[in-house]
Amino acid sequence: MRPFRRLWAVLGLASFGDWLSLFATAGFAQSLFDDMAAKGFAFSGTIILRLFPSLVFGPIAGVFADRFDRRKTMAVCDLVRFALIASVPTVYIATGSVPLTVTWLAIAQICIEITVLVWTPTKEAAVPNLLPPEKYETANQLSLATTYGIAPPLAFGILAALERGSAIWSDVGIWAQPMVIALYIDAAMFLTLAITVYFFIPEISGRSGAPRVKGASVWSEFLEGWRYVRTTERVKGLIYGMLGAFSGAGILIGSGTVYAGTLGAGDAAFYILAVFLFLGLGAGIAAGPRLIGELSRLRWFGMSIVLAGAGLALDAVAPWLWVALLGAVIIGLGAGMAFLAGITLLQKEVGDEIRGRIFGFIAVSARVILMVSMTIAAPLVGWQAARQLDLGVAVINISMSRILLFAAAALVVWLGITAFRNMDDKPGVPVLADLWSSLRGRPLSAAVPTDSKGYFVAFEGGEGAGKSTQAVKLAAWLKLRGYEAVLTREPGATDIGMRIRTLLLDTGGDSAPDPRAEALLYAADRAQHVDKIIRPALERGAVVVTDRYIDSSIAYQGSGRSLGKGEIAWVSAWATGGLKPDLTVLLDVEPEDGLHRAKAGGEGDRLEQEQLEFHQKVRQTFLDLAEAEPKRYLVIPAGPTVDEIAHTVREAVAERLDIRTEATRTETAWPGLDTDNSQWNNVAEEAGRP
Ligand SMILES: Nc1ncnc2c1ncn2[C@@H]1O[C@H](COP(=O)(O)OP(=O)(O)OP(=O)(O)O)[C@@H](O)[C@H]1O
Ligand SMILES: Cc1cn([C@H]2C[C@H](O)[C@@H](COP(=O)(O)O)O2)c(=O)[nH]c1=O
Repeated sequence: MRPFRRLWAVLGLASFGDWLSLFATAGFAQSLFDDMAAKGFAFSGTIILRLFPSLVFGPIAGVFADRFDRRKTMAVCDLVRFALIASVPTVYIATGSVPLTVTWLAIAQICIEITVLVWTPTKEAAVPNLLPPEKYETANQLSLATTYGIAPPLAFGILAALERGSAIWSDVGIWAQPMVIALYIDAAMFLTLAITVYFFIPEISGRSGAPRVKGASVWSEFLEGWRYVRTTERVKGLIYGMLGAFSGAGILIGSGTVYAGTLGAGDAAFYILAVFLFLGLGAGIAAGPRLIGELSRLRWFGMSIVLAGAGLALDAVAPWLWVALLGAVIIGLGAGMAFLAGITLLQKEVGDEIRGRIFGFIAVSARVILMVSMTIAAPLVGWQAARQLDLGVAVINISMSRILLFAAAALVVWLGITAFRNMDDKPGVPVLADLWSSLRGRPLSAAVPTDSKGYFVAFEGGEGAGKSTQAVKLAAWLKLRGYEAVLTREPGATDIGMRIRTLLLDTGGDSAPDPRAEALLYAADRAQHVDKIIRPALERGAVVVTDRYIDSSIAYQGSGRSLGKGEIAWVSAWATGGLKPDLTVLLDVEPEDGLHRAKAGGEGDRLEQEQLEFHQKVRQTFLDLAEAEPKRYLVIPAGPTVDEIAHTVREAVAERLDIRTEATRTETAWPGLDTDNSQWNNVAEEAGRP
């Protein structure tokens, strides 16, 4: 951790130095001219010059990070920056020539940017080697906060202080001009960085990936980086997502000033929007991970991009400034979280030997996409006169800038969804339920992959509803139709389950389990049941018929015992690895009638002895579960006879089996039908056994 702390200090100083050098050189260039227009041109020209090297040199800059010793590469880059930054004011002081100084400044700017292009991916590639993977996210939070939250205000603060202070020492000489001093301070800082990196963080030299192939050309290494991006699905998804977010940002910046005008909130609107955007960005980076807790980072990445797109869409239609500000915060939140998640995932996914090229590729593509989308958006915004849409409550000015924002929103949402689909590590787990559970501290677990060729039917209902009777009948009928039918039940289908059943349902003694213990015992029985009986049977292609499953826990423990339906559903989903029945047959009976049937004059087990009110809550919960998912449930009221109900169940199962499953027809022996022979014979006759 100590090397990382040093690297983090280096990173903080370097980003401070970068901001300072960018604005000090621009300010210095400006100070060389008296004419206002020339001043403006000098300032923006100096900044624009910085963008060109990305296009030419950017694509291969990352190769350096993978090719050479990273510590030496960083130290050399820092030394070069020291020399270049110090040379700019020195040339002016030594020659006093404005044309010469401007020419040298332009050359120096390009060279400085080249060193930044090499330094940045080198640093990004080095960080994962100094930390355990579980610390990457926090480290990225720290470095992003330093780069965008602490370094810029500090740099601007120093520049402002020097400008103000120069009034006191203005007559001392050229060397005491504020921007000259700023450039010398900046140069000194890069010298310090070079020394620190070279002598005090030797760990940066360490490598963890496969050794580099000696003799490979820069070009072939560059192409290898490209191939890696194209052929590695997750990395491709990450990069597309991040670049999509940058294109949205470019369109937002390019159309920002004109868009701000459509809000009718004065000239300051653009700057206020920018402030809110950055506030959202900071909040997303600082608080995002804590907010989403254990949510899958792969899912979080795609969701964050979609959130940023939603913010853009909101801005596109915002009729008032406050709505637009809300949109800006949402864009910032989404972009900040996507950026953090994206970088952290890339550090984990990409091997050390190629990491520099990948980060170099992202840095360059981001710049290019930002520039291209800004350049396209800027002239387009003024293309057509604005029209007005009167909504009654508000009038929206539909300008080209809003249309562009909407197009950007659509693009970003699409890329977010595509990235989500390509990278989802919890297929089958509902997205919103997973997000909601994660916000509450309990992400849903990914379903355990089951190669199910079979079909899974569960019978549910209150006491005495007729579940056991119907389960036996269905299993026997299926068997006679040639299916391998596995008849099973909860609790107590396995050896461990039988022991748990005794603990749960025995009425003797005063050792009844506490409600939470009871819930966990049912979950434990179910985990064993699924693992030992249900899942293997489904994988063989059998039809599994179970007498009770998850819904019983939700109804009895979640509702009857008031432990919370959501909590119990979550525990059960975890215990079963997310395995749900294909069909749940709910036999609905009035609790009084069912209990009467079940007890058959006896005392009944521990749960059957509960109050009527308990059983009424249980019944209602079963009905609610069925209502929420009508396609997966068949609800049969208690009225009809045993045979009539059996007929309805068979019809439903037959229809679904033919259409939806590959359940195999076999002539194997009856597997574990634990019922008496008379019942079996009756069913066999009914089923038309030859
Ligand atoms: N449709 C029906 N009409 C009348 N009696 C029925 C009907 N279905 C089942 N029974 C009878 O009700 C009693 C309980 O049936 P069964 O054991 O199948 O119910 P269950 O839902 O499995 O009960 P438990 O929840 O106690 O396990 C049995 O005596 C059975 O014969
Ligand atoms: C699976 C399951 C069951 N129960 C209760 C419901 C019944 O009272 C008994 C099981 O008895 P049965 O005669 O075998 O139906 O256990 C429960 O409370 N929670 C559950 O998850």
